Amino acid sequence: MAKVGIMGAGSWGTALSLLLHKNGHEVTVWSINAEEVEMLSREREHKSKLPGVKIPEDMEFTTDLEKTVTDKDFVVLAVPSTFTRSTARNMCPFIKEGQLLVNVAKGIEESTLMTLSEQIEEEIPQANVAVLSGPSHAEEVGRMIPTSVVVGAKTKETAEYLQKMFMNEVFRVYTSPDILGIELGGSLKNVIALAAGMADGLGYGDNTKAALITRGIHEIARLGVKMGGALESFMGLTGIGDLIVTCASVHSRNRKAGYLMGQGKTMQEAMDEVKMVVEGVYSTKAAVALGKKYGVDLPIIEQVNAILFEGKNAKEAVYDLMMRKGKAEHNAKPWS
Ligand SMILES: NC(=O)C1=CN([C@@H]2O[C@H](COP(=O)(O)OP(=O)(O)OC[C@H]3O[C@@H](n4cnc5c(N)ncnc54)[C@H](OP(=O)(O)O)[C@@H]3O)[C@@H](O)[C@H]2O)C=CC1
Ligand SMILES: O=C(CO)COP(=O)(O)O
Repeated sequence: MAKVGIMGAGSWGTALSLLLHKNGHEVTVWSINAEEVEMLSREREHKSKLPGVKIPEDMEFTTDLEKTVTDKDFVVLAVPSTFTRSTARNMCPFIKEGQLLVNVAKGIEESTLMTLSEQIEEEIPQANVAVLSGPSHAEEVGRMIPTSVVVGAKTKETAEYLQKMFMNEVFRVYTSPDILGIELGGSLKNVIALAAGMADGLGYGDNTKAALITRGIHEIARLGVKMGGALESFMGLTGIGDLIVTCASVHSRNRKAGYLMGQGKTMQEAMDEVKMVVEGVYSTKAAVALGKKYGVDLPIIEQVNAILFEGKNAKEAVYDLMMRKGKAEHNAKPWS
């Protein structure tokens, strides 16, 4: 049995707490929101985010950050990406040398273009930072629906330790040394999922969605490999796997926000209606900047950026994508 601290009592933090509790670990969950802590402690259900899923009585919820991270075998960071840096900064004084932290949020910092693990390492240099990612909607993990993810860590030993901690008959965990590839796949797929949602909102069909997913993973992999990620990560659970689930699932916040924008809502109206974090909105500008920095063409991501931040009409963006100059699908095989 391990002692685990979970930072964040949103959908994902709560679902992972339930999973780790099911595995026999002692779980303490922190939220910045005292009302949320009080509600979860009293009602033993996250009615707005994981309705119908019972929370065990011995799972502790608290606003006490020090208590949540002190003397823990590992600490899970499950706050939205825009709060990862500030949360890590607040945690730093209580984190001992070599403390294992597992980031499960998905995003890239707009101002620095840093991944979340890089930000955590900058704020808590003494920590040993790992990541967990893959196609894993909280609504399904909370209901113990079979799910597969990947843990990325600096050493095989750490990755296999975390694999053992999280894995059970409904949660299969693979290991990988490719932390960068895992994090890029997880954050960039949210931008493509916004586009897939917009296509749905415009009333387009399965053909459009399949094209966005397929050409979307090309974009993600082109950039990710140039940055140093492994192609296999983009072709695996943390790349194409997560992209498929986010573009297709009724649970996806990014797809839903995109859908609402495709139907004519503004970005802010869509985010307000979704109510939970829409990470793709924050990662889009960073993705465009990374494309420029690494000299990689990102046509779908650039169109999403134009819709979100330049007032471009979604239908016009699809037209512009369709009418780009004709090209070869790939250059893997030369003409004979
Ligand atoms: N939901 C999912 O299925 C999955 C989510 N993820 C990732 O996990 C991360 C968290 O997502 P999710 O749990 O869905 O998000 P939610 O929107 O469900 O929850 C976000 C939580 O963060 C809290 N919060 C608000 N402000 C701050 C702050 N300043 N500091 C710390 N916490 C704050 C919110 O509190 P309040 O209620 O007061 O606003 C809320 O509890 C995201 O990066 C997401 O991409 C990854 C895989 C699956
Ligand atoms: O990353 C996720 C599933 O793996 C969650 O995606 P959304 O944030 O779009 O719901």
